[in-house]
Amino acid sequence: MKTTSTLAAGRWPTATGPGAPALLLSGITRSFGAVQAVRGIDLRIEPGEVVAFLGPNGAGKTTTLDLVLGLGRPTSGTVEVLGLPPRDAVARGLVSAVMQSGGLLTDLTVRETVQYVASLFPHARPVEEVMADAGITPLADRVVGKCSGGEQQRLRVALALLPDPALLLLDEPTTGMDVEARRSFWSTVRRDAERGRTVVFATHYLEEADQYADRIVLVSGGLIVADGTSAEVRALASGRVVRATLPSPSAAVLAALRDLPGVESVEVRGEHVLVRAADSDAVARHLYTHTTAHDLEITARGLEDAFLDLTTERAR
Ligand SMILES: Nc1ncnc2c1ncn2[C@@H]1O[C@H](COP(=O)(O)OP(=O)(O)OP(=O)(O)O)[C@@H](O)[C@H]1O
Repeated sequence: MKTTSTLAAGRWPTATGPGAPALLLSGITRSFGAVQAVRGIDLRIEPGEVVAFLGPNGAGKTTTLDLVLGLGRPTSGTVEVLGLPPRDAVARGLVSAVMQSGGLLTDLTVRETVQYVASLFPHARPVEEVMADAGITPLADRVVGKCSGGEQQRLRVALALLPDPALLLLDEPTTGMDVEARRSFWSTVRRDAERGRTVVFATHYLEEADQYADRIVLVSGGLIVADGTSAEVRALASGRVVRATLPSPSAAVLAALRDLPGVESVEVRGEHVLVRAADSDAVARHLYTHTTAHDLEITARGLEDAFLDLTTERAR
């Protein structure tokens, strides 16, 4: 993909003066009738950070991003985007978003769409440059209705880049993109972040959060349940996983494993048994001496385990 951005280094953080956080959420709650979608979020994001909002379905990710865009008002609490109320920040082109779905005019070509939306902004970036950044130059003359889901998603990315926002919000941005499109999308995002653009993205993909975010904010049940680097969040899932080959274990064998001190869970997967435990040595010793298990593997628990642990504990 061509990388023709002409943005000056460090340009975005100065938009509202030095020191203002890119995003400041203070005591945010948001209810829809009886549903408390967001139950109390405090979050400060600095300019240039790439932050993943990671959480299961219904965690409150989209609701929070909508509040940042000024699409709804919090039931309580305040939202500041680069020191401004969200609507002012949007009106100034300081923040833009690629949301999960968005109306595109299917009869226009890709280039016509980008040109049309560019005409709505007083200081839009050059159309060809933005198309190159989003990897849609080869699609420029294609009618939008004939573009695949992943191609339409790349077009939405191009539209969001037009105002050259200081803060870019992405809700499941790579849905429908193939591996190559994903990779080039994230390389563009990372490159812009190095120049000061702040990026907040919501995702279910653990690997995407792990690989591309500087910081992971894990959300569950409308609350932040963990906030840190991928390594820090992963470390919250303490203990290890012992995996062994043990075909058709009896109920008594499984019960004995569950009764070992510090064992959190015992799972049978095909010919294998997976034991999550604080003391993996004790589990290994038991498997070797009291069962016919063989081919043991002991691994540290990963981000997926942290995700499951932390989001299950707080789930309503
Ligand atoms: N307009 C609305 N009216 C009523 N309930 C809503 C509304 N918008 C969201 N909710 C509810 O608020 C909760 C949080 O929804 P939200 O879309 O923010 O979650 P999410 O983390 O983005 O989920 P997903 O990963 O599935 O997109 C859900 O229980 C949802 O059903």
